[in-house]
Amino acid sequence: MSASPIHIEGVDKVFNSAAGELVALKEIKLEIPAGQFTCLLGPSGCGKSTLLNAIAGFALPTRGTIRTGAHAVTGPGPERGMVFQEYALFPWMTVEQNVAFGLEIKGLDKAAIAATVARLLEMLSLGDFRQRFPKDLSGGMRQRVAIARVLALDSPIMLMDEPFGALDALTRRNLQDELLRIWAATGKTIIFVTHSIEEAIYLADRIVVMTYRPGTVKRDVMVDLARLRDPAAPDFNALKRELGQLVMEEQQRHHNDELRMAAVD
Ligand SMILES: Nc1ncnc2c1ncn2[C@@H]1O[C@H](COP(=O)(O)OP(=O)(O)OP(=O)(O)O)[C@@H](O)[C@H]1O
Repeated sequence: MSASPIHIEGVDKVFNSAAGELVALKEIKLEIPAGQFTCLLGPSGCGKSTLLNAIAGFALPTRGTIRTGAHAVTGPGPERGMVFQEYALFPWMTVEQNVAFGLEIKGLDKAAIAATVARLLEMLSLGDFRQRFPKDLSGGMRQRVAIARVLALDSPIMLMDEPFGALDALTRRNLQDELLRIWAATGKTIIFVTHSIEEAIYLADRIVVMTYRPGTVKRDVMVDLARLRDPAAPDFNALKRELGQLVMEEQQRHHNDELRMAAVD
Protein backbone atom coordinates (compact mmCIF):
# COMPACT_ATOMS: atom_id res chain seq x y z
CA MET A 1 0.00 0.00 0.00
CA SER A 2 1.57 3.33 -0.97
CA ALA A 3 0.97 6.61 0.84
CA SER A 4 -1.29 9.32 -0.54
CA PRO A 5 -1.37 12.97 0.43
CA ILE A 6 -4.01 13.98 2.96
CA HIS A 7 -6.29 16.88 2.05
CA ILE A 8 -8.17 18.57 4.89
CA GLU A 9 -10.53 21.20 3.53
CA GLY A 10 -12.68 23.58 5.56
CA VAL A 11 -13.13 21.17 8.46
CA ASP A 12 -15.35 22.14 11.39
CA LYS A 13 -16.32 19.88 14.25
CA VAL A 14 -19.15 20.86 16.56
CA PHE A 15 -20.12 18.84 19.63
CA ASN A 16 -23.53 19.18 21.21
CA SER A 17 -23.36 19.05 24.97
CA ALA A 18 -25.66 19.95 27.86
CA ALA A 19 -24.02 23.39 27.93
CA GLY A 20 -24.84 23.94 24.24
CA GLU A 21 -22.74 23.75 21.10
CA LEU A 22 -19.02 23.41 21.46
CA VAL A 23 -17.00 24.30 18.37
CA ALA A 24 -13.93 22.08 18.69
CA LEU A 25 -12.53 22.71 15.18
CA LYS A 26 -13.09 25.66 12.89
CA GLU A 27 -12.09 25.90 9.22
CA ILE A 28 -9.09 23.64 9.35
CA LYS A 29 -7.32 23.53 6.01
CA LEU A 30 -4.15 21.48 5.65
CA GLU A 31 -2.41 19.69 2.81
CA ILE A 32 -0.19 16.94 4.14
CA PRO A 33 2.15 15.42 1.53
CA ALA A 34 2.83 11.68 1.53
CA GLY A 35 5.76 10.79 3.75
CA GLN A 36 5.68 13.94 5.85
CA PHE A 37 6.10 13.79 9.64
CA THR A 38 3.63 16.33 11.02
CA CYS A 39 3.08 17.17 14.67
CA LEU A 40 -0.14 18.76 15.92
CA LEU A 41 0.86 20.90 18.89
CA GLY A 42 -1.18 22.90 21.36
CA PRO A 43 -2.50 23.01 24.90
CA SER A 44 -5.25 20.78 26.24
CA GLY A 45 -8.62 21.36 24.61
CA CYS A 46 -7.44 22.85 21.31
CA GLY A 47 -8.84 19.98 19.26
CA LYS A 48 -5.72 17.95 18.43
CA SER A 49 -7.36 14.60 19.20
CA THR A 50 -10.58 15.70 17.52
CA LEU A 51 -8.67 16.44 14.32
CA LEU A 52 -6.74 13.17 14.52
CA ASN A 53 -9.96 11.22 15.11
CA ALA A 54 -11.53 12.93 12.11
CA ILE A 55 -8.58 11.88 9.92
CA ALA A 56 -8.82 8.36 11.36
CA GLY A 57 -12.53 8.34 10.47
CA PHE A 58 -13.65 7.66 14.05
CA ALA A 59 -15.58 10.95 14.37
CA LEU A 60 -16.36 12.66 11.09
CA PRO A 61 -16.31 16.44 10.63
CA THR A 62 -19.51 18.45 10.97
CA ARG A 63 -18.49 20.42 7.88
CA GLY A 64 -15.72 20.15 5.31
CA THR A 65 -13.96 17.13 3.86
CA ILE A 66 -10.94 14.96 4.53
CA ARG A 67 -9.47 12.94 1.68
CA THR A 68 -6.52 10.58 1.32
CA GLY A 69 -5.56 10.89 -2.32
CA ALA A 70 -8.86 10.86 -4.20
CA HIS A 71 -10.77 8.98 -1.48
CA ALA A 72 -13.02 10.78 0.97
CA VAL A 73 -12.61 9.59 4.57
CA THR A 74 -16.01 8.23 5.61
CA GLY A 75 -14.84 5.91 8.37
CA PRO A 76 -11.74 4.00 9.54
CA GLY A 77 -9.74 2.38 6.74
CA PRO A 78 -6.72 0.11 6.30
CA GLU A 79 -4.53 2.92 4.93
CA ARG A 80 -4.75 4.74 8.29
CA GLY A 81 -3.42 3.09 11.46
CA MET A 82 -3.88 4.63 14.90
CA VAL A 83 -1.60 4.38 17.95
CA PHE A 84 -3.27 5.62 21.13
CA GLN A 85 -1.75 6.94 24.35
CA GLU A 86 -3.35 4.15 26.34
CA TYR A 87 -1.72 1.14 24.88
CA ALA A 88 -4.94 -0.48 23.69
CA LEU A 89 -3.52 -4.01 23.72
CA PHE A 90 -5.57 -7.14 24.31
CA PRO A 91 -4.60 -8.17 27.87
CA TRP A 92 -5.45 -11.83 27.30
CA MET A 93 -3.07 -12.15 24.35
CA THR A 94 0.71 -12.44 24.39
CA VAL A 95 2.90 -9.86 22.68
CA GLU A 96 3.17 -12.11 19.65
CA GLN A 97 -0.59 -12.69 19.47
CA ASN A 98 -1.31 -8.97 19.85
CA VAL A 99 0.93 -8.17 16.88
CA ALA A 100 -0.43 -11.06 14.81
CA PHE A 101 -4.08 -10.25 15.47
CA GLY A 102 -4.69 -7.80 12.60
CA LEU A 103 -2.87 -10.06 10.15
CA GLU A 104 -5.07 -13.00 11.13
CA ILE A 105 -8.17 -10.87 10.57
CA LYS A 106 -6.80 -10.06 7.12
CA GLY A 107 -6.60 -13.81 6.47
CA LEU A 108 -2.85 -14.04 5.80
CA ASP A 109 -1.35 -17.52 5.92
CA LYS A 110 0.39 -18.70 9.09
CA ALA A 111 3.93 -18.63 7.69
CA ALA A 112 3.57 -15.05 6.38
CA ILE A 113 2.13 -13.91 9.73
CA ALA A 114 4.95 -15.57 11.69
CA ALA A 115 7.61 -13.97 9.47
CA THR A 116 6.09 -10.46 9.75
CA VAL A 117 5.61 -10.74 13.51
CA ALA A 118 9.19 -11.97 14.04
CA ARG A 119 10.60 -9.14 11.91
CA LEU A 120 8.63 -6.45 13.75
CA LEU A 121 9.38 -7.82 17.21
CA GLU A 122 13.07 -7.79 16.29
CA MET A 123 12.81 -4.23 14.91
CA LEU A 124 11.26 -3.01 18.15
CA SER A 125 13.59 -5.00 20.46
CA LEU A 126 10.74 -7.22 21.65
CA GLY A 127 12.08 -10.56 20.43
CA ASP A 128 12.78 -11.86 23.94
CA PHE A 129 9.34 -10.86 25.22
CA ARG A 130 7.09 -12.40 22.60
CA GLN A 131 5.45 -14.86 25.01
CA ARG A 132 4.71 -12.26 27.68
CA PHE A 133 1.35 -10.75 28.44
CA PRO A 134 0.89 -6.95 28.47
CA LYS A 135 0.59 -6.84 32.28
CA ASP A 136 4.14 -8.21 32.53
CA LEU A 137 5.65 -5.42 30.40
CA SER A 138 6.78 -1.88 31.21
CA GLY A 139 4.87 1.09 29.75
CA GLY A 140 7.57 1.62 27.12
CA MET A 141 7.40 -2.01 26.02
CA ARG A 142 3.62 -1.95 25.84
CA GLN A 143 3.83 1.08 23.62
CA ARG A 144 6.37 -0.71 21.42
CA VAL A 145 3.88 -3.56 21.02
CA ALA A 146 1.16 -1.06 20.08
CA ILE A 147 3.47 0.42 17.43
CA ALA A 148 4.39 -3.07 16.16
CA ARG A 149 0.70 -3.87 15.87
CA VAL A 150 0.03 -0.87 13.66
CA LEU A 151 3.19 -1.49 11.63
CA ALA A 152 2.07 -5.09 11.04
CA LEU A 153 -0.94 -3.78 9.13
CA ASP A 154 1.46 -1.75 7.01
CA SER A 155 -0.81 1.29 6.87
CA PRO A 156 0.97 4.01 4.87
CA ILE A 157 -0.47 6.61 7.26
CA MET A 158 0.22 6.38 11.00
CA LEU A 159 -1.86 8.52 13.32
CA MET A 160 -0.41 8.79 16.81
CA ASP A 161 -2.26 10.41 19.72
CA GLU A 162 0.28 11.37 22.40
CA PRO A 163 1.74 7.87 22.19
CA PHE A 164 4.68 8.62 24.48
CA GLY A 165 2.90 10.96 26.90
CA ALA A 166 2.84 8.49 29.79
CA LEU A 167 6.50 7.43 29.55
CA ASP A 168 9.55 8.57 31.50
CA ALA A 169 12.00 10.86 29.70
CA LEU A 170 14.61 8.24 28.78
CA THR A 171 12.11 5.68 27.47
CA ARG A 172 10.39 8.45 25.59
CA ARG A 173 13.61 9.52 23.85
CA ASN A 174 14.42 5.90 22.94
CA LEU A 175 11.01 5.42 21.39
CA GLN A 176 11.22 8.75 19.56
CA ASP A 177 14.52 7.58 18.04
CA GLU A 178 12.99 4.24 17.09
CA LEU A 179 10.02 5.96 15.51
CA LEU A 180 12.34 8.20 13.47
CA ARG A 181 14.26 5.12 12.29
CA ILE A 182 11.03 3.36 11.29
CA TRP A 183 9.75 6.47 9.55
CA ALA A 184 13.01 6.88 7.59
CA ALA A 185 12.99 3.19 6.63
CA THR A 186 9.33 2.98 5.59
CA GLY A 187 8.47 6.43 4.21
CA LYS A 188 5.15 6.43 6.08
CA THR A 189 3.13 9.59 6.59
CA ILE A 190 2.96 10.29 10.32
CA ILE A 191 0.61 12.66 12.10
CA PHE A 192 1.58 12.85 15.74
CA VAL A 193 -0.28 14.71 18.48
CA THR A 194 1.72 16.12 21.37
CA HIS A 195 1.64 18.71 24.16
CA SER A 196 5.41 18.77 24.22
CA ILE A 197 7.17 21.48 22.22
CA GLU A 198 10.50 19.68 22.53
CA GLU A 199 9.01 16.41 21.29
CA ALA A 200 7.46 18.19 18.29
CA ILE A 201 10.76 19.85 17.31
CA TYR A 202 12.72 16.63 17.86
CA LEU A 203 10.44 14.64 15.56
CA ALA A 204 8.62 16.70 12.99
CA ASP A 205 9.17 17.99 9.47
CA ARG A 206 6.29 20.30 10.17
CA ILE A 207 4.55 21.57 13.29
CA VAL A 208 0.95 22.74 13.18
CA VAL A 209 0.27 24.89 16.26
CA MET A 210 -3.43 24.99 17.11
CA THR A 211 -5.48 27.62 18.90
CA TYR A 212 -7.56 26.92 21.98
CA ARG A 213 -11.31 26.66 21.25
CA PRO A 214 -12.26 26.82 18.55
CA GLY A 215 -9.31 24.81 17.25
CA THR A 216 -7.85 26.57 14.23
CA VAL A 217 -4.37 26.58 12.72
CA LYS A 218 -2.46 29.27 14.57
CA ARG A 219 0.89 28.70 12.89
CA ASP A 220 2.16 26.15 10.38
CA VAL A 221 5.94 25.82 10.77
CA MET A 222 8.41 23.81 8.68
CA VAL A 223 11.25 22.50 10.86
CA ASP A 224 14.41 22.96 8.88
CA LEU A 225 16.91 21.34 11.28
CA ALA A 226 19.14 18.39 10.35
CA ARG A 227 18.39 15.05 12.05
CA LEU A 228 19.19 13.64 14.57
CA ARG A 229 18.39 16.88 16.31
CA ASP A 230 20.12 18.13 19.40
CA PRO A 231 17.74 19.71 21.94
CA ALA A 232 20.71 21.62 23.38
CA ALA A 233 21.60 23.28 20.04
CA PRO A 234 20.97 27.06 19.70
CA ASP A 235 18.68 26.75 16.64
CA PHE A 236 16.62 24.06 18.43
CA ASN A 237 16.25 26.37 21.42
CA ALA A 238 15.39 29.39 19.29
CA LEU A 239 12.50 27.47 17.72
CA LYS A 240 11.48 26.16 21.16
CA ARG A 241 11.20 29.74 22.44
CA GLU A 242 9.21 30.86 19.40
CA LEU A 243 6.75 27.96 19.67
CA GLY A 244 6.66 28.28 23.46
CA GLN A 245 5.35 31.82 23.09
CA LEU A 246 2.59 30.67 20.71
CA VAL A 247 1.51 27.77 22.92
CA MET A 248 1.58 29.96 26.01
CA GLU A 249 -0.82 32.44 24.40
CA GLU A 250 -3.28 29.61 23.84
CA GLN A 251 -2.75 28.21 27.34
CA GLN A 252 -3.60 31.64 28.68
CA ARG A 253 -6.83 31.68 26.66
CA HIS A 254 -7.67 28.24 28.10
CA HIS A 255 -6.98 29.50 31.60
CA ASN A 256 -9.12 32.64 31.09
CA ASP A 257 -11.93 30.49 29.74
CA GLU A 258 -11.81 28.27 32.82
CA LEU A 259 -11.91 31.30 35.11
CA ARG A 260 -14.85 32.71 33.16
CA MET A 261 -16.75 29.42 33.42
CA ALA A 262 -15.98 29.11 37.14
CA ALA A 263 -17.37 32.63 37.64
CA VAL A 264 -20.61 31.67 35.85
CA ASP A 265 -21.10 28.56 38.06
N1 LIG B 1 -17.27 13.71 22.36
C1 LIG B 1 -17.20 14.97 22.77
N2 LIG B 1 -18.30 15.62 23.21
C2 LIG B 1 -18.25 16.91 23.63
N3 LIG B 1 -17.12 17.65 23.64
C3 LIG B 1 -16.00 17.05 23.22
C4 LIG B 1 -15.96 15.68 22.77
N4 LIG B 1 -14.68 15.37 22.41
C5 LIG B 1 -13.95 16.49 22.63
N5 LIG B 1 -14.73 17.49 23.11
C6 LIG B 1 -14.29 18.86 23.43
O1 LIG B 1 -13.66 19.38 22.28
C7 LIG B 1 -12.54 20.18 22.65
C8 LIG B 1 -11.29 19.62 21.97
O2 LIG B 1 -10.98 18.37 22.57
P1 LIG B 1 -9.73 17.49 22.16
O3 LIG B 1 -9.70 16.27 23.01
O4 LIG B 1 -9.71 17.30 20.68
O5 LIG B 1 -8.52 18.45 22.54
P2 LIG B 1 -6.98 18.12 22.65
O6 LIG B 1 -6.26 19.30 22.08
O7 LIG B 1 -6.70 16.80 22.04
O8 LIG B 1 -6.79 18.09 24.21
P3 LIG B 1 -5.97 17.05 25.12
O9 LIG B 1 -4.55 17.34 24.83
O10 LIG B 1 -6.38 17.40 26.52
O11 LIG B 1 -6.40 15.66 24.70
C9 LIG B 1 -12.45 20.12 24.16
O12 LIG B 1 -13.06 21.28 24.66
C10 LIG B 1 -13.24 18.88 24.53
O13 LIG B 1 -13.84 19.02 25.80
